[in-house]
Amino acid sequence: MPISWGELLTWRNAVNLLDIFVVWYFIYKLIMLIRGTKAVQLFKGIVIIIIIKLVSWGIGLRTVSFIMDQVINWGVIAAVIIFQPEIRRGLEHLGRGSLFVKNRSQNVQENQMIAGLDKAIQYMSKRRIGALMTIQLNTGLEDYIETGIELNAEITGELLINIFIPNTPLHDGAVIIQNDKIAVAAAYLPLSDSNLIPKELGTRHRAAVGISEVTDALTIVVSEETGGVMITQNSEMMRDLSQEDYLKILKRELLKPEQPNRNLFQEFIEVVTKGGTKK
Ligand SMILES: Nc1ncnc2c1ncn2[C@@H]1O[C@H](COP(=O)(O)OP(=O)(O)OP(=O)(O)O)[C@@H](O)[C@H]1O
Repeated sequence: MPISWGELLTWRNAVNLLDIFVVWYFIYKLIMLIRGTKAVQLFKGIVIIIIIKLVSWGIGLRTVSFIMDQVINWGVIAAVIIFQPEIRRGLEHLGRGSLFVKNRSQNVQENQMIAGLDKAIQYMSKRRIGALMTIQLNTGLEDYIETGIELNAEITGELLINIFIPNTPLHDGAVIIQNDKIAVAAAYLPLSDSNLIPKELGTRHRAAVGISEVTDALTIVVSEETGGVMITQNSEMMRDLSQEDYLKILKRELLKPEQPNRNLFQEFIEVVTKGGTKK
C-alpha cells in the first residue's frame, strides 16, 4: 500500500517527533556534562537498573521487576539524600537568577585568563620550562582535580610560571583551570595509549592527549625539550603552534558566544555534577 505523506504529517506525529527530540537532547546534554566525572558511574548504574526493569517486565519476571521497582523508588530518595548538598547548591544557583543575565563579565575574565596563559606560555617556551595546563570546558574534571594540590587561585602569568619552575613542589603534573580559576596544580591526567602519538613525544604530551580523549577539555603543553607549544582537544593534537596560532585557538574556544547563553538545564546539571563549584 503506498504511503501517503499527508497522513504521516499529522499534528500528533509532529508532537511525537518533538517528544523524541527533546528526550534525545536531554540525554545527550546529560552525557556530555557528566563525561569524565564520578556521576558517570551513577548514570551507568541507573541505566542498567532501568534495562533490567524493562527486560524483566517484558518477559514477565515478576519478582525481578518488583525488586527493580523498589530499587528505583528507594533509589530516587537515596539519591536525593546523598546528593542533597549538590542539589541544594544547584537550586540556589537557579534561584539567584544569574542564568538569565547575559554574563558580560565572563568575557572580561576569559580575556584575563588568555592574557595570563599567553604571558606564561611565552616565558616558559623561551626558557624551555615544561608545562601542562588543562582548561575545563563543558565536561567536569573533578576526578582529575582530586589528584592535584588545591590552589583555587586567580589566573596570572606570574603564578603559572612559578608553578612550573623546575624542582619546586608543584611543577610536576598538570594545572587544571576550572571556572576561570587555577583549581589545582600537580594533577595527574590519564595517559593516552594511542599509537598515533609520535615516538619523540613523552608522557607530558601523552597525558595532554589522554585527557582530550575522555573529556572536551583544552590542554596546553609547553615542551621542556624544544619549547614548542601544543594544544590538544577532542583527541586532536595541534603541534608547533606560534603565538598567533595558540591565541586564535584560545579565543575561539574560550570566548565563544554560546558560553554566556547556557540554558537553565545545562547550568543546573553543571552545578550538580561539579559539586556546586560553578561560580
Ligand atoms: N599523567 C601525567 N599527568 C600529569 N603530568 C604528567 C603525567 N605524565 C607526565 N607528566 C609530566 O610530564 C613530565 C615528564 O615529561 P616527559 O619529559 O616525559 O614528557 P615529554 O612529553 O617528552 O615533554 P617535554 O618535551 O616537556 O620533555 C613529568 O615530570 C610530569 O610533570
